[in-house]
Amino acid sequence: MSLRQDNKKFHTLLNNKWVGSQSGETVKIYSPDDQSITGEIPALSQEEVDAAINQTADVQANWEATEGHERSELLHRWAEELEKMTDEIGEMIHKEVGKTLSSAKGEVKRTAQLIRHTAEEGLRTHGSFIQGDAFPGASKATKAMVQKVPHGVVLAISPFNYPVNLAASKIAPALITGNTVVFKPATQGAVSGLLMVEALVKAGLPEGVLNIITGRGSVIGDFAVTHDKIDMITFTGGTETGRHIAKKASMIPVVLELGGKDPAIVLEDADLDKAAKEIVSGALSYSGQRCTAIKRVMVVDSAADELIDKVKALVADLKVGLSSEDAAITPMIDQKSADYVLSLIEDAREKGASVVHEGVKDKNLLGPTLLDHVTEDMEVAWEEQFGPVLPFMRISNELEAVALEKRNAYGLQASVFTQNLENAFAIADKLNVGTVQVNGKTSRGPDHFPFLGVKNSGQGVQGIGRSIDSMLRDKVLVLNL
Ligand SMILES: NC(=O)C1=CN([C@@H]2O[C@H](COP(=O)(O)OP(=O)(O)OC[C@H]3O[C@@H](n4cnc5c(N)ncnc54)[C@H](OP(=O)(O)O)[C@@H]3O)[C@@H](O)[C@H]2O)C=CC1
Ligand SMILES: O=C(O)[C@H](O)COP(=O)(O)O
Repeated sequence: MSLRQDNKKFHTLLNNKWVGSQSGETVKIYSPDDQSITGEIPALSQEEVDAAINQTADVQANWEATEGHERSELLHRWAEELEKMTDEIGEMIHKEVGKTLSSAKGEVKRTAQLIRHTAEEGLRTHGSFIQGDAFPGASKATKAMVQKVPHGVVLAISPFNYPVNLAASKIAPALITGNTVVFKPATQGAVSGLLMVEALVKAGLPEGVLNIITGRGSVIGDFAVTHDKIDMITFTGGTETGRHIAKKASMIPVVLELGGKDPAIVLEDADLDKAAKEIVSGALSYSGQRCTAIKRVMVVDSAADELIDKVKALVADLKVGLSSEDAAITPMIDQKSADYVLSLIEDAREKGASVVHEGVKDKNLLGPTLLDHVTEDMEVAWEEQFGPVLPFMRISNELEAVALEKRNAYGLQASVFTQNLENAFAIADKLNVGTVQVNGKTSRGPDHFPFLGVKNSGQGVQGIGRSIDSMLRDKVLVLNL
């Protein structure tokens, strides 16, 4: 059987064979643009998930024994095959998750680069050698060789918003280090994930080294997460799902990349033209459906009017429409997410926020909405909107921004806009987040930078080098001479 059952129905990958579910049950995926069916994927049963995990575990030792340079070569070939499929996969991302075609293709190209970099970086992992005499009572006759070994079977769970990139950023580091992988794609975006893996099969993936479990996370997720052959979990998605997974998984490493409420802090001496540009692109790219989107602006009162005017002017120029029309602001992933954004806007309006720019509202398509005079009693000041609404909170000085940030339940990134670098560094020191961007929007890339969230934004660190580290553990061999 092949990946495509027909032009809408797709199979999943088990032991390098494309198969459907034994029950014939499927899950349908609807386009955010017009709710038409873009694809159907197998809804695997727990028994099928069990078989997939066991098969992935069976071949792990062989894959670990494969020479590192061979694993690296496989990843290089994967990147090549992926690039060849840029148009096809880009088209599918575009349809499944409502990204414009150019940004969908951009995601595929970025992923090929990420895989190549991982293939290189993975060759440079190494352990260490420790002499015993540094500790009282021991001597140079005791020596430890600390090797780096894979965990075993990695469960990689990805979200809808980067169905290819945020899957490969887990799979590639797992494979290069000798882990085998059970891949659970987000249902919305799953076909793009399947196509990405088709490129890996074309590149020469050995049987069973990666298997895909498709189906609703709410049906098969807990079973997979608690399976005793899963040795490590790497997850990107919502904070509630991440917390649930962390509680369920016991005694295995879990890396979590979760939600954010990233602030842009704008001081009086900032270059306001630059700040406005960065804020608009940071907050509204892909209609704000990014964990790293700027999700609230804290601006000192004296600069607020000017900054908001500049942001308003840029936002007014953004084309709102379907992703197939190459609009800048496109329909949200589903109606439930759009309704949530609308509820945040309503709550703020009722509590006295001024709507300085209001977007169209047509089903799940929401034009960008700018809210000024947002105060601490409003939900949009604290809750992650994951959509095209941007609250502005006026502050009297940076200390107020730091105090507000202390109460942020999330801690992914923050931006500070000021021409005074010393001040920027001082503020950065006080912010409890994974990354502080000075005079730039919050964002994950370049993909070899460490990427992490604290508090409700995650645990563990990603970014190519750190993701590779997270896939390895120490194994110590002690020589007693
Ligand atoms: N920090 C970051 O980098 C990112 C964070 N996010 C956050 O994710 C949210 C939106 O993304 P979304 O994809 O909807 O996130 P979800 O948390 O709903 O889903 C993420 C993944 O988890 C799966 N899943 C759901 N339930 C379980 C379970 N019990 N066990 C195992 N897996 C499960 C989903 O499968 P299925 O699709 O089948 O339900 C999907 O593959 C936002 O809150 C956003 O902040 C999103 C992207 C990146
Ligand atoms: O999870 C997300 O939404 C992404 O990690 C954000 O990545 P980006 O900053 O490159 O859009």
